[in-house]
Amino acid sequence: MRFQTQSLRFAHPGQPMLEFPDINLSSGDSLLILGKSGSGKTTLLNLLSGLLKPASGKVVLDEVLISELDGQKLDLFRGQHIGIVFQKPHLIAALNVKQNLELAHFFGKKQGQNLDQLLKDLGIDKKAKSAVMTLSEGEAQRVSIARALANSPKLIVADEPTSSLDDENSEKVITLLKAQASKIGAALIIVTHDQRVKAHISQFIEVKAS
Ligand SMILES: Nc1ncnc2c1ncn2[C@@H]1O[C@H](COP(=O)(O)OP(=O)(O)OP(=O)(O)O)[C@@H](O)[C@H]1O
Repeated sequence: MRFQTQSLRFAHPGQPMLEFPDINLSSGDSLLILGKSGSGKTTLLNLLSGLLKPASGKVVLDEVLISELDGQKLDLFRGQHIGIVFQKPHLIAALNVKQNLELAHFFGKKQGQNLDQLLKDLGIDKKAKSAVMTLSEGEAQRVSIARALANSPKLIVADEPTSSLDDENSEKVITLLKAQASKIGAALIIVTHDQRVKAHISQFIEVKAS
C-alpha cells in the first residue's frame, strides 16, 4: 500500500490559499498532522479522503487518483478503502451498535471484517445490541473506530479522535487505532493537539497558514 500527496493547495471561498506539505506513507505507517487552530488541518484531512477537491495537486492511493474521482465512484472508493474517524462519533441513533457497523459493510459493498471479532478487539462486544444513545463517550468513539475499520480500509484518517476523552479512554482509543491499523496493514493519519496522542506517534507534518 502506498499513499501519497503532491503539492496540495486549496482555498475555502473568500479565504486565502492553503498549501500543504507532501505526505508519503506505506502500509503500517502512522503520521500526525499538527498545526495551530485554523491552519488547515481538517481541510487537509478532507482533501485526503476526497471530501474536498484540491485547487491543484494530487492525492494518490495505490495508483488511484482520489483527487480526480467523482460522484458514486468516489463514494464507493472511500467506503471500501478509507476509514474516517471524526471528532464526535456521528452514529445513527435509530440503529444499535452492530447495525451501525453493518451499514458500513452495506455502503462499502464488501464483506469486510468479521464484526463480532472487531467489536471484541475494541472491547465493546457486550454492547453489540445496545442503542447507541446508551453508550458512554469512550464507548461511542470506539464504535466509530470499529465502523471506520469495518471494511479493512487501506487508509485510516482520524480528526481529533481523543479530544473529548479522559486519559484512560484516550489511551485506549489511540492504542486500539494503532493496533488495528497494523493488524489490517493500513496507514494511519491523525490530526491532533493532544499531547497524549503525540506520545505514541513520532512521525508528523505541520500545517501552517501562509
Ligand atoms: N467551509 C468553510 N468556508 C470558509 N472558510 C472555511 C471553511 N472551513 C474552514 N474554513 C477556514 O479555513 C481555515 C482552515 O480551517 P480548518 O478547519 O481546516 O483548520 P484547523 O487547523 O482544522 O482548525 P482547528 O484546529 O481549529 O480545528 C480557517 O481559517 C477556517 O476559518
